[in-house]
Amino acid sequence: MNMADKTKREFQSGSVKGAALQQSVLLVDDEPDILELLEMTLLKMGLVVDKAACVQEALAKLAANRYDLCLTDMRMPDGDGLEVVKYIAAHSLDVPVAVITAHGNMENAITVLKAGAFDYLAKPLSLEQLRTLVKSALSMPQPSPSADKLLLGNAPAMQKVRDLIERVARSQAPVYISGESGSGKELAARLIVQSGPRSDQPVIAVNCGAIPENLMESEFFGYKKGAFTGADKDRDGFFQAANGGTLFLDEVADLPLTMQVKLLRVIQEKRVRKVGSTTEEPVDVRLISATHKDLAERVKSGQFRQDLYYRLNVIPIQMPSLRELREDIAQIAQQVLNRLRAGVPTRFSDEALRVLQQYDFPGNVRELENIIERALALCSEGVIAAEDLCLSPVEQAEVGERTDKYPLPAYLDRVEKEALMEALQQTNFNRTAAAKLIGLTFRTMRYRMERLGIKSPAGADDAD
Ligand SMILES: Nc1ncnc2c1ncn2[C@@H]1O[C@H](COP(=O)(O)OP(=O)(O)OP(=O)(O)O)[C@@H](O)[C@H]1O
Repeated sequence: MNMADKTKREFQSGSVKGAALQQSVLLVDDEPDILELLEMTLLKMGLVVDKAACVQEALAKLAANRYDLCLTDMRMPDGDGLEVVKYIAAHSLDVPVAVITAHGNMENAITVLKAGAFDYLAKPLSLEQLRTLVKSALSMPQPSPSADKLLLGNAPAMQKVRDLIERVARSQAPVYISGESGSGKELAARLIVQSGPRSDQPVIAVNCGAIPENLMESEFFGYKKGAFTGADKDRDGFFQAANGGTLFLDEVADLPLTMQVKLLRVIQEKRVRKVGSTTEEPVDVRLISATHKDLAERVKSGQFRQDLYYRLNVIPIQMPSLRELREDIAQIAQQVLNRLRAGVPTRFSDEALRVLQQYDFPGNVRELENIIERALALCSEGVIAAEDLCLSPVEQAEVGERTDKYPLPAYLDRVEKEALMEALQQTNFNRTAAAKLIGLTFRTMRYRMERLGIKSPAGADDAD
């Protein structure tokens, strides 16, 4: 971009000071409300925003200025977002472009990806997904999802959890956190670490379900040079990396039995042996484990070793589901809203609060956060109405009537996650090979992994 263009855009966006370092985004949408919501979100991320209300205006701006990212709606009065994508590709502009598509329109999504868009966002928009997409496109650092968060809820069940967290933070005993998906297990684990003496030491969080079985031992314990083909230097595992600090074993129920035996030995002896090594090294690691599965049941059915279960479950913490905190739902919802809408007063209508209080929240606080983010994109005049929550009668149905296909976005995420995990496991977490296997570009693959919270194990065979 030449300096004149840059200065012009900086003035337009009203942010001259320090703007030379800011990255710029072109938003294309004919809906003023959506445009404003997107703009506010991006401005809060410290980006410079330029807007176009139709395809022609977008093409003119792309011709005149240089942007770091373009985000376009699909349907506009004078054409569609595909033309913007094609224009960028045809003129070899180095601008990653993403498209906002109508909910459920997979055909559109595929067409725009084929035309060169690096990703798409489906309506109703999730601002969290938008932020992840933007950060991924602009290579901005991703904050930890639970940073600066408090455990909300005042019902006795949550008070008990808070008391326990405070007490166990000072101890070094292993903590086992159980509870449904989205009920705050990882958040509780982080709070335990933050309030304890190891708060300035490393915390290594491991998703036990995401590591291919054949890589597990070397991932956890490290390996010596020459231990196997490709081991060209000594490498530490999770235990060594967490030494002096904390190891958070998420989805611990997914550890295969062979690994359970090895883990038990390390916990008992406080020593690890790298793969290919003849000697052991001492490790001092505090263990926190969690799963949404019923671990006691797995012990009964022989899928989880009882001795390891006892070792991990020294201090059990049971996270209550949001249904058990029904009396707190209104307050938690308002607190989540305040956090998402920092500084902009927004409230729920009485009817919206009533709907929320009656809803079952199979996805717990995570689902509540998503519902509110979506409602924010739809609401007007600072009030979230019941319709903005988009809780269809199906979603409000009795637990027994719900199928696992509702709500649809969560179901689609699960299907996508399973497909990605399968491809990643087949390729030893080589993202390039996995992307090829399922027909995505590397960039899209990386973004989707980020969005769905899939992390590559540290030693994965990545050919980036
Ligand atoms: N009581 C709570 N107060 C505030 N935020 C919460 C609470 N419970 C969950 N959250 C938020 O909900 C989201 C999901 O929480 P978290 O990742 O801790 O859940 P989890 O139980 O570990 O889920 P999973 O089993 O799917 O891994 C996070 O954004 C978290 O901050």
